[in-house]
Amino acid sequence: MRSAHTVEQVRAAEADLMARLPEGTLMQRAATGLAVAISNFLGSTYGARVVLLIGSGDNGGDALYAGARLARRGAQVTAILLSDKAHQAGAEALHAAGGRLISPSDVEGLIQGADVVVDGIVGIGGRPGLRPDALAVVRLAERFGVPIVAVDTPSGVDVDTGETPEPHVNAALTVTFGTHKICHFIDPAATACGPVHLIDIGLDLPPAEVESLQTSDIRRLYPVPHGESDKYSRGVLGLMVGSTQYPGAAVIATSGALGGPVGMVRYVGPDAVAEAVRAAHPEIVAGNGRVQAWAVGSGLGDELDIPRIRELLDAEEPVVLDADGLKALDDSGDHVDVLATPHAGELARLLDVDRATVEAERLKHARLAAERYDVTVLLKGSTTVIASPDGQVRVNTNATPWLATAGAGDVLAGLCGSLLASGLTPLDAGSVGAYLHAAAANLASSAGPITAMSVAAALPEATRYLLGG
Ligand SMILES: NC(=O)C1=CN([C@@H]2O[C@H](COP(=O)(O)OP(=O)(O)OC[C@H]3O[C@@H](n4cnc5c(N)ncnc54)[C@H](OP(=O)(O)O)[C@@H]3O)[C@@H](O)[C@H]2O)[C@@H](O)CC1
Ligand SMILES: Nc1ncnc2c1ncn2[C@@H]1O[C@H](COP(=O)(O)OP(=O)(O)O)[C@@H](O)[C@H]1O
Ligand SMILES: [K+]
Repeated sequence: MRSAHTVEQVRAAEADLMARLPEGTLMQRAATGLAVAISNFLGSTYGARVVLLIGSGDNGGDALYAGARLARRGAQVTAILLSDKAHQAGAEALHAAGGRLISPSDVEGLIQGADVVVDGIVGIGGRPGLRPDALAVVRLAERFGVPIVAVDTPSGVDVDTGETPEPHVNAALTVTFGTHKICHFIDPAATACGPVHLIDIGLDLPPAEVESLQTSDIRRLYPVPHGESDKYSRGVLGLMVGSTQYPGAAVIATSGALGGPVGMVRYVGPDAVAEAVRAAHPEIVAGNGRVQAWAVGSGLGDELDIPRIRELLDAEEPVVLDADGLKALDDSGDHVDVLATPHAGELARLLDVDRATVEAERLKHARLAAERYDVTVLLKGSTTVIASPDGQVRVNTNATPWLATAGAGDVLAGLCGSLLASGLTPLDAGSVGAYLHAAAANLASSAGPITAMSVAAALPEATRYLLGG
């Protein structure tokens, strides 16, 4: 599991550790890791032209000490001081190592000739946005295509929410310390981080605010059948998806479900659609029967039957509620065994806000809906946020943008239903489902176009690979 902590949690853990270590130890650990990461990023340090952007706090201190290390290994290091309060000991160390310290005027040529710009403007002490001097230098780096390595966080993003209401750095690499911060996991800030490299500095941290599953978690959580399993004990999923208007949704969601761990899939819907599903997937059983979970809502269109869906929501079996089915959700019931899977537009309707607001503040709105409707919310998009009504949050950041293709959401609904029917909780089903969905998309895509059906078809192989088979 990768963990992201809040600034407050990081500060508390830092204070606790600093009280037990000689002064400056943590910054030296951070700066050493940062210097190695920049060196690896550059490929070769000797003669490399490194420009440091230095703000008023310890984030700049990290950059200055790392710069001193790079200067001692032959890099030409120049620090642009964006504040007259720059970290003094760090500035002295850089000077002693042969680096230059300058003010932010007349730096166009310097930036143009740089191999890398290091963003030590602000880290966890920063407020969103960039001040004019910083913004001007960052824009120069963008104009000349010079890659930026961000220290701890890309300056200007909102560290605790992943929101980017103001101008910010877009990094080619972010080097962070101790633990991930929320901005590393949640878009739009996550995209501004680029790949994130974590340096261990020995912090002792409390449970994380936001988590992100890794392969080892998939192995731990995936319901693998054993010798005594049969198709019923593996779980039976009922699918109430697709319509005569959108028969494809039924076929696609069924593909997603069959690519998951479930032992059997029952399809409930119009005869003509059931025929289409059976033609594509002879394994399915058409008609009602006992199930361990339902996946409901994808592609129901005009044939949406809200009272019928409400019956399912009130019944004992857990439910994945997708697309049109989300219209059946009301905020009066106890729905803790429901996994709702809206995209930003659908979540916006549930919360009566506009889509852009949800996209800009994803964590906040996923949490808000989980609380208001008492469901686990899986908010789809470039990073997928899964928020449970008890306040737990997981994020999936693995997906390729090629996954933004019609029907991909139907695959996810079927897959999550399959995981739910196999006994996972809504939070586990949503987070394992999002991870496998992304893994299958990456496998099917290899950096090229994909269809929803090709994502579903890649699920077994992606799962086999992740389970170590
Ligand atoms: N915690 C840890 O475990 C470790 C932390 N470490 C490092 O310390 C970093 C945190 O350092 P920090 O606390 O000194 O804050 P930091 O981010 O440098 O900002 C400071 C000042 O910037 C200003 N400012 C605010 N917003 C701004 C803006 N938009 N644009 C421009 N300026 C802005 C504001 O001051 P003002 O100018 O308003 O007086 C604010 O007080 C952390 O990210 C990591 O790199 C590691 O060394 C070791 C382990
Ligand atoms: N930019 C993106 N990068 C990665 N994944 C994305 C991106 N945009 C959308 N996705 C994923 O693609 C799927 C689209 O689902 P959805 O919006 O329901 O589409 P549809 O209704 O056509 O099936 C979701 O799993 C979502 O997380
Ligand atoms: K930074």
